[in-house]
Amino acid sequence: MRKAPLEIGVTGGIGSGKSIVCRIFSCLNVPIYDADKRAKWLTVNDLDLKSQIVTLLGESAYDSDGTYNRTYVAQRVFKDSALLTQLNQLIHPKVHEDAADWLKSKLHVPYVIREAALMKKAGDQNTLDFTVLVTAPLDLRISRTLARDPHRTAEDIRAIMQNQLSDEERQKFADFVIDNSADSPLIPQVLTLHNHFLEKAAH
Ligand SMILES: CC(C)(COP(=O)(O)OP(=O)(O)OC[C@H]1O[C@@H](n2cnc3c(N)ncnc32)[C@H](O)[C@@H]1O)[C@@H](O)C(=O)NCCC(=O)NCCS
Ligand SMILES: Nc1ncnc2c1ncn2[C@@H]1O[C@H](COP(=O)(O)OP(=O)(O)OP(=O)(O)O)[C@@H](O)[C@H]1O
Repeated sequence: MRKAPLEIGVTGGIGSGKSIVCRIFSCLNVPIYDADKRAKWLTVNDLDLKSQIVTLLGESAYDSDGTYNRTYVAQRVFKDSALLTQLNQLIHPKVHEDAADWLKSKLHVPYVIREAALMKKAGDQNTLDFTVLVTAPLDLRISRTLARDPHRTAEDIRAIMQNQLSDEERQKFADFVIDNSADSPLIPQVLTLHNHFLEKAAH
C-alpha cells in the first residue's frame, strides 16, 4: 500500500484545455491543485512575495486596493522574457511550498492532479509520477482563448505562447496526451486515464 497519493501533472499551453480537462477529473472526485490560480492568490496574500513583486515591477503591479494588476503585469512580462524569468523566480518557490502543504491534506486519496502551464520550466516533472499533456491545434487554442478572454488580442496570446514551451517540447516529457481538437471528445479520454491511474495507485 502506497503511503502517499500518486501525483499527476496536467500541462499544456494557453487555451489547450487544461482547465476543462481538470474539471472532468474533478467530477470524478480527483483533487486538483491549480498552480496558476494559487500563484495569483499568493501574489496578494503572501506579503513577502508581494513586496518582492513591487521591488521587481514597481508600485503599478498592484492597484490602490491591493489587487494584483494582472493586465499591467502581463503587458510587462510577456513582452520581456528576462523580466518574466525574474518574476517566475519569485513566484515559483512559493507555489512549490504551497503545493506541498496542499498535498499534506490529500494523503487519503489514490491520486491528485497538479495543473500548470509551466510544468517543465518549473521543474515539476521531477516530483510527478506521470504527466498528461493537453493539446489542440494552435489556431483553435487562439480562437478558444479569444472567446474566453475578450480582453486579450490574438497578438497578446501569441506573445504568451512565445514564452511557453511548444507542444513538441512538452511531448518529450509527457507520459500521456489528451487530444483536445474539435472532433475529439474529452470525456472518454479522461475516463481511460482515470482508470489507468486508479490501477497504478492500487499496485
Ligand atoms: C502574468 C500574469 C499577471 C498574467 O495574468 P493573466 O490573468 O492575464 O493571465 P493568466 O494567469 O490567465 O495566464 C495566461 C496564460 O499565460 C500562462 N502563464 C502564466 N504565467 C506564465 C509564465 N510565467 N510563463 C509562461 N506562461 C505563463 C498561463 O498558464 C495561461 O496560459 C500572471 O499569469 C502571473 O503572475 N504569472 C506569473 C506566475 C506564474 O508563473 N504562474 C504560473 C503557475 S506557477
Ligand atoms: N473541447 C472543447 N470544446 C469547446 N470549447 C473548449 C474545449 N476545450 C476547451 N474549450 C474552451 O476553450 C477555452 C480554453 O480552455 P481552458 O480554459 O480549459 O484552457 P487552459 O489550457 O486551462 O488555458 P490557460 O492556460 O489559459 O489557463 C475555455 O473557454 C474552454 O471552455
